[in-house]
Amino acid sequence: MCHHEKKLAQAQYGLIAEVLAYNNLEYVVSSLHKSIPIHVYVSNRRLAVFQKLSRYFHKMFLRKLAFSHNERTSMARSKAPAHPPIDSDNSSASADASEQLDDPMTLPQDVVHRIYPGATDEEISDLRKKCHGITRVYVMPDWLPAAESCCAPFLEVVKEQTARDAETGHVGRGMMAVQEVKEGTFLGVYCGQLLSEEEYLASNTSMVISFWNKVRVDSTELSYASGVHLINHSDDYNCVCSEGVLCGLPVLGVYANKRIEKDEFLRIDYQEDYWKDSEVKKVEVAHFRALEMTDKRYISNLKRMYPSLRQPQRAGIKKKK
Ligand SMILES: C[S@@+](CC[C@H](N)C(=O)[O-])C[C@H]1O[C@@H](n2cnc3c(N)ncnc32)[C@H](O)[C@@H]1O
Repeated sequence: MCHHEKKLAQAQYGLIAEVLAYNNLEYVVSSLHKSIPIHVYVSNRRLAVFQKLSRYFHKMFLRKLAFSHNERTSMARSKAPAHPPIDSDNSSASADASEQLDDPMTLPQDVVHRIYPGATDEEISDLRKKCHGITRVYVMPDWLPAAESCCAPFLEVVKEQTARDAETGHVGRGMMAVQEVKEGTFLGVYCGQLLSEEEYLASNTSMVISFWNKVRVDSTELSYASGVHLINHSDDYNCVCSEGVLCGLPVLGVYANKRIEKDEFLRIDYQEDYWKDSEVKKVEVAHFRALEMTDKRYISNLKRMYPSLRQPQRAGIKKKK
C-alpha cells in the first residue's frame, strides 16, 4: 500500500455519511456498480476524494468481507483481545476475494446487507431476484442528504438517560425516538475515525465500535453525526448494527429491530466483551423518559390509564326534581 493510499484509508471513515449529509448537493454520481443504478449526492468539493475513497475502500473491504464470515459486530471499549491475523485457513478465501474484486455481485451474500440509496420498490424487488442472499436492503432515507445534522428527524439526543434503578443515576447522553419508529427503520450510519490496529491499541476510549472483527471506528470526535454512536447499552435492546455496503463502500448501519414507541430510548447490545474489565458498572437503562409533572402528556397519559379521571365525579347531593 503506498503512502497516499494509507492516508486515504485513515481518512474519516464517516466521510460517506458526511458526504451524504451535506446540504450542498451539486453532483449526482451514478452507477458505482456496473450493473446496478446507484445515485450518490456529493458536494462539489468532496467529489474527487469521494471517488478515490470509493475505489480504495471497495477493494480493501471486499477482501475483508471474504474472511469475516460469521464474525459479529460488537462495541469495543478499548483493548479488545487481539484478533487472529488472516490465517492459512482464510488465505484461499482472501485470494478468491481478490479475484472477485471487479464483480461486486459475487460478495458472500449471506453476510452482506446491501444498501441501495435512492432505489425504488421495483428496483429493490428486482435486486432481490438478481442477488441471492440479500437479507436487508436499506433505501437511503430522504432525511439523510437533507438534514442539517445527520440525525434522523424522528430521533433526539437526550442529555442524560437515567438508569432504571433511580438511585444508580445517569448513564450520560442517550438517543430517544420522538415519534413511533417502525421495525426495520434505518436509524443512521456509525461514523468516525478509522483506526489502525496500533492506533486502536493505543486508544483509551469508550466510543470505538469494531466490526467484521477487524475494522474499528472511533466516534469520539463526533458532535452529532447521526447520533447512533450515543445509543446506550441494554440487554433488552431495540436496535442492532448491520454491516452494509453503501454505494460500494462499507458502512455500519444501525436499524430498529423492533417497533420503537414515541419517547422510548434507543438501546443496543454492546455485547459481553465491552463490559469485561470495565470500570463502568453496567446498569439497566430506562426504556422511557420519565415525563415532568408539568408535561401535558403526563396528564393525558394519566387520563388514558385511569379513564375515571376524565370525568371527575362531582361531590354533592343531587337536586331533587
Ligand atoms: C458509546 S457511549 C454511549 C453514549 C454515552 N452515554 C455518552 O454520553 O457519550 C458508551 C458509554 O455510555 C455509558 N453507558 C452506556 N450504556 C450503559 C449502561 N447500560 N450502563 C452503564 N453505562 C452505560 C458508559 O459510560 C459507556 O462507556
